[in-house]
Amino acid sequence: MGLRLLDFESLENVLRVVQCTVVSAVGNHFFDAYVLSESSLFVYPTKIIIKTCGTTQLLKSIRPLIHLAKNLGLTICGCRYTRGTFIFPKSQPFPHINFKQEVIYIEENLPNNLCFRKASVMPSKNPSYSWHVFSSASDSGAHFSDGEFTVEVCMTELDRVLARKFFKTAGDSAAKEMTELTGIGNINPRALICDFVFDPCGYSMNGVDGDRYSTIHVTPEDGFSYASFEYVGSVYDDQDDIVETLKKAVQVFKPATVSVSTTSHRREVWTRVAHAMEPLGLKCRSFAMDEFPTAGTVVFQTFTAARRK
Ligand SMILES: C[S@@+](CC[C@H](N)C(=O)[O-])C[C@H]1O[C@@H](n2cnc3c(N)ncnc32)[C@H](O)[C@@H]1O
Repeated sequence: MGLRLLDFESLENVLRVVQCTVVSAVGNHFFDAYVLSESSLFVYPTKIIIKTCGTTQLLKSIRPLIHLAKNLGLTICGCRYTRGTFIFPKSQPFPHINFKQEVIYIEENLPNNLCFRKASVMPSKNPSYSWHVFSSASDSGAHFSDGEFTVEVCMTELDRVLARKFFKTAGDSAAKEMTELTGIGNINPRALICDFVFDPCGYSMNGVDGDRYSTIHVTPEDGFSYASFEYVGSVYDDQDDIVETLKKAVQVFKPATVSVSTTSHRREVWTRVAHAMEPLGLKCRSFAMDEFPTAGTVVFQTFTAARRK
């Protein structure tokens, strides 16, 4: 069970430092998935993924998590941090002042055995959309299961009519209804969904499908509307699955701008991203590629509605 043996109170203590709380949870044979007040937490036997937003202090979780893992007899062998460009950079508290400061903080808090380290800012044509990556490992080999990839999608300027569907209506079943009415439940019909609706608006969900997670977070307010979609797939799946999954997720929001980061050891993943976006009227405006220790190849692509520049 490894890290899944961590008791709930210990996880809550780590989240308190980060400044968020658990609002909903689900688990299966492979992992536990928590919806947080500020995104999501996934706990696997040998891996923890924590995703937060707003003015949380995500990097403050590094040290306590390493400590808790050590108490279970586990030594850290890899650490990866990714983020887009902050929408309100001046509101970010320490250690999230800027990427340089964040990297200094991460490096200070990681043990020396993680000696393969790399930090990079992957650009796009628009300075408002850059992808920041830090990756470190105790050896130069691959930690990713063979064929596994992660896709991280950031969407802004959501379609106004669709965004309105993420405002709360009365009733206990609001979250389930939102999942179905918006089409989110149809993105991966196999997934067990743990969803949560915020008051008066906002929506979060985690999908659990075997050993793979997916997650969606929606800020529907006009003027700064935003949705994120992240999921894990395998290159051994039907290649059309990647295209269809991405298409379905983006259609839920019909955003004006989309950025997609793929992390994988195989090429075919990022080539599929453009195949998913083009039929939706989204044109590729930038492409950046870089290699990271253990993470493999990260490709960052941005798209905007074809009628825009
Ligand atoms: C889905 S939640 C948090 C997820 C985060 N925005 C992300 O992208 O990962 C954000 C939305 O919920 C709304 N909201 C309402 N109450 C909230 C709370 N207590 N904490 C965080 N968000 C809240 C916000 O106004 C916003 O529309």
